[in-house]
Amino acid sequence: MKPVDPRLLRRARGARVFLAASVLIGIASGLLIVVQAILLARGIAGMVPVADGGTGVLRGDAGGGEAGGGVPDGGLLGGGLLGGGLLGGGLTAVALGLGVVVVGRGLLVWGQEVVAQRAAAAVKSTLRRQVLEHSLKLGPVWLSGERSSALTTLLTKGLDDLDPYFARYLPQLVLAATVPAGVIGWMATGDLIAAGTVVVTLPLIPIFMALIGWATQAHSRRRQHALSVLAHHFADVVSGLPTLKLFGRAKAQESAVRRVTDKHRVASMSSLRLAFLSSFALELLASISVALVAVGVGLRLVDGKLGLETALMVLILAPEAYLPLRQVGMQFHASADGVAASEEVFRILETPLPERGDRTDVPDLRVSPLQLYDVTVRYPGRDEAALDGFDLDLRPGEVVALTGPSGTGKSTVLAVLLGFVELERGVVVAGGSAADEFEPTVWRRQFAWVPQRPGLRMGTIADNVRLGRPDASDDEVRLALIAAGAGELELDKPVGEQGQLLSGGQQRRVALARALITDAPVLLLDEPTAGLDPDAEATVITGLRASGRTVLMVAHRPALIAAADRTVTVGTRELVNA
Ligand SMILES: Nc1ncnc2c1ncn2[C@@H]1O[C@H](COP(=O)(O)OP(=O)(O)OP(=O)(O)O)[C@@H](O)[C@H]1O
Repeated sequence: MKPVDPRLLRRARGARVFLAASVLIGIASGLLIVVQAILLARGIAGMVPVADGGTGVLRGDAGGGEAGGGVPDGGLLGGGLLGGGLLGGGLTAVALGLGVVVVGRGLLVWGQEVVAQRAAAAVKSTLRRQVLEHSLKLGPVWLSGERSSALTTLLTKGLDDLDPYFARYLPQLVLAATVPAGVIGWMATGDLIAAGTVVVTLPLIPIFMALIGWATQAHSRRRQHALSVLAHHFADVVSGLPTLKLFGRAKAQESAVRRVTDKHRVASMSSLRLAFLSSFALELLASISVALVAVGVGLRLVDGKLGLETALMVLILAPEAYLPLRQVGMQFHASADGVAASEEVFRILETPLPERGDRTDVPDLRVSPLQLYDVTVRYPGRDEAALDGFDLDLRPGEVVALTGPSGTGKSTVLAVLLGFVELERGVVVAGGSAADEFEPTVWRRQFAWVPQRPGLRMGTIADNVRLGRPDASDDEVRLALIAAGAGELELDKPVGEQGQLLSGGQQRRVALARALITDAPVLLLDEPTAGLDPDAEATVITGLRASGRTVLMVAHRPALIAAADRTVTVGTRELVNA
């Protein structure tokens, strides 16, 4: 995993603003850490009685070049910043200064938290919107391949895992880039050897982190995968519970769920094990490094090569150089799941969209014919073609039935016309122009589609019919329902999730009313009368013919086939005229 995914910055403006604010906050934090160490060193050194006096006189501010019984004080704090203005007022000034630094650091942490939470919320909502828009453009065929529950998990829990990435990892990463540089620079002016020790040992931490990172990435992906399998399995079991009970297989699902849950548990535990191990390794490394600095400083202090105040300042600063890097390591694990989710998001966003033109002057299919020439479709991952060299000539106003054995490609013909699938060969022509020259949304306005699964959404019957035309009046909704043979249904009747409060036949008729209420000149219907009784079927057929629109319908039932002007058989290359 890269420390910062450039795609995240490119795609989400919130992330760029956040990073810029974090850098400013990081620089300010680095400065405050150095000032705090200097003040602490000055304060502590000031409280140590001077060796030659022994009378309880405190070593006040070390304004001079010599301090602590003639021990030279490196000159760092001697006449510079501190000795001059900042600490002129002795211990009171030190205490005051420390108070200001503590408050300042607190404010910076608060500011960082606020900026991070806002950025996380903004980035998550941007990515969610982009993925949804892109998925819609990729179309229902792509969505059916991409397991919908995996997408749901990704867009909910998956992206929420980005919170620690923004709130903890990125700010820490910025601190890791700014604070050690400032700290080492300041240390170098007081004790070059200590600064050199830190410079040599510090890179070990990122090297270890990178090694651990490689191992973590694979674990994180495995965990993400286990989670989406779990979500998919649960969704399947819950929706299929009545069927499973009927066939006495509900109990058997327990062991399947246990197996999937166990996989997820094992993946989570191994992620945690790795996180604990890596924290331990990084802590150990940092502690040994600080100890090395401390031993060196101690020896030079005893030898009289270093002043007490400088030695204290170096000792206080040394852990601060390692701390941000160590914490980056820890936060890296907390945010690894979010980063894995964002990679999945980019995988979807980088799936190329089918090439389509941008013409908006789609020929009016009320008067223009629609033709398919030699259309061949092969679904991704399938060897055999779903549709092979298919031809069709659909003239305005005619009602055509598509027939043929199951699985020969009838629904695929409708998907081709709607632009949901890529053609391997052939062309769709409308009024003399190829369909792929037109902007997809404008092209699809020519069609109303009733798929095999009606796809109703939560709300009332009227809400669902109005999806076809949002400004339709109650009377228009009622007329559409009557034409679809569903006149008995109340407009405000709730349909439930995916229409579950309606019977199969009722769902189909509501979906048909939704298509009839549109202004689209062509109706594409996938077995519109399946599940209807003969009377309702006759009403539907009358409604379809009365609409005067061009109708292309997948039909198995004799009454529907008989109602068509002609029949086209899919799967053989013959055209059968009724
Ligand atoms: N999204 C998809 N991904 C992969 N293969 C698919 C997909 N949709 C359909 N197929 C395959 O393409 C072939 C044609 O399917 P299609 O649904 O068009 O047939 P159909 O004639 O409408 O069948 P039915 O009458 O049973 O509804 C089938 O072999 C099917 O398995």
